[in-house]
Amino acid sequence: MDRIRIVGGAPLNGSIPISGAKNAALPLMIASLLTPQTVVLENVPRLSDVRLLMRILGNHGVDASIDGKRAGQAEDHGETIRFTAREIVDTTAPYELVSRMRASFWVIAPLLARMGEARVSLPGGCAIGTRPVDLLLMALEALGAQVDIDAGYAVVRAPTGGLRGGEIVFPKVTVGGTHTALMAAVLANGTTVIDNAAREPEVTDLANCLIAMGAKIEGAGTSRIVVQGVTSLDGCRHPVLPDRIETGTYAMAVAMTGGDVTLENTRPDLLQSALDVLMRTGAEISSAPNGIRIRRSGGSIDPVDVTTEPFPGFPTDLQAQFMALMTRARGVSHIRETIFENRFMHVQELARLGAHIRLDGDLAIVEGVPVLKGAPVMATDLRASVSLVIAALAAEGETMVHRVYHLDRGFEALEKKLGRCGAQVERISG
Ligand SMILES: CC(=O)N[C@H]1[C@@H](OP(=O)(O)OP(=O)(O)OC[C@H]2O[C@@H](n3ccc(=O)[nH]c3=O)[C@H](O)[C@@H]2O)O[C@H](CO)[C@@H](O)[C@@H]1O
Ligand SMILES: C=C(OP(=O)(O)O)C(=O)O
Repeated sequence: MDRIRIVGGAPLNGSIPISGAKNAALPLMIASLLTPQTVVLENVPRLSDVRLLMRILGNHGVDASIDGKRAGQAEDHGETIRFTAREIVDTTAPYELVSRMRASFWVIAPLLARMGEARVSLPGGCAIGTRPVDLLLMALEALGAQVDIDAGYAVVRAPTGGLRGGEIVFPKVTVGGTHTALMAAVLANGTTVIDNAAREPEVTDLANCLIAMGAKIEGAGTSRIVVQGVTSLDGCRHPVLPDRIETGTYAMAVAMTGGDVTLENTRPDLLQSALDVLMRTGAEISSAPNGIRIRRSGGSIDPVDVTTEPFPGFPTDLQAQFMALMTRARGVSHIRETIFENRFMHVQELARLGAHIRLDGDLAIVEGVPVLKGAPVMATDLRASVSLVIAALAAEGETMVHRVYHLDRGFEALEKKLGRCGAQVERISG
């Protein structure tokens, strides 16, 4: 199994190209099930989750082909992938596939909308929490679907004549629920109103792609989305949104090590709350042409309290990385996790590097220490793994990060991107 070896201590200087967002690419790929025409996605990140979803979609009959690199195209540019679901050959998503990638549960909506039925394995919990889907199924019911749970599968059927527009009121903000509601409503008869919709940029990106396919959607990016159903959708060409979590992760790495890095192909409005927090820690942040510049030239890291919240609040997907930064702050910070009940698996591993963190329910109390020291570490999920990389970059000596496959799910060319800014990071294969 691959490992990543990091020798800490060097500041980061240079530029890092930000990839397309995993959490936008996955629902966009799934939306290709809605049309027999070709959906061409540009700026798709090279990630294991993308490859796995290509296989899962292939099981339903989607033909996915990666365009060759065009002459003159920048090396850092993501892939262009064509998805064509001319015919849906299977409306079942089996346990073996759904259990390997949670986002694949969302195929339930386009399969139901286009084929009138779907049978999708329930995803179950994972290392960060329970990950329920009751609200996703509630949304489908609100559009007239009959929903049954049978032998670990959600079995959904549209009424005769197809799904019909309805009123979906989410009792709490759910990103997966909003993706599901959108993909079901676009082909329903009549108007659907989604209330308390998620406002995450990845939801807006999905809505924009659906609009380019011919869907009628208003209000994406606000908490009330109105969808006027259409009878069919076309293909389209759509670039995947920049990854705000990758952006924030590298910004936190620079705030941790010091240095001066420009994050390219990204936008500050995608993560303003996290950038505001970083500025309060003492980092300097400014906009750069087509990106964000982050600097910290010595001086201490100030402690800042954060609470994770749905967008536009501080994202749960940056909580672990921010905790890594706070382990070196001059003072005590409080980090409250409100989205997932168990997203503190990195605490034990950060402690192996010398961090002082105490847990009290959903609150982590981080007492900054002057020095971290390298150690062998291992993480159980994607963002926890990268928080260990950030801590290791500022630690004295060598850290070996095990279970690198978590990182490969969500961070394209991590060691290359950090290496070109002066970090000593290498992948050891086997
Ligand atoms: C609001 C939020 O920050 N969502 C995050 C969540 O999206 P993801 O789509 O995985 O999860 P949701 O947004 O649906 O979940 C938000 C909250 O709603 C609850 N819930 C969800 C669905 C449901 O049917 N029933 C239910 O109770 C969840 O337990 C959670 O507490 O994880 C992703 C991966 O880390 C992040 O990128 C998203 O930013
Ligand atoms: C936890 C994440 O992904 P997933 O929802 O696929 O588990 C993530 O993107 O941080």
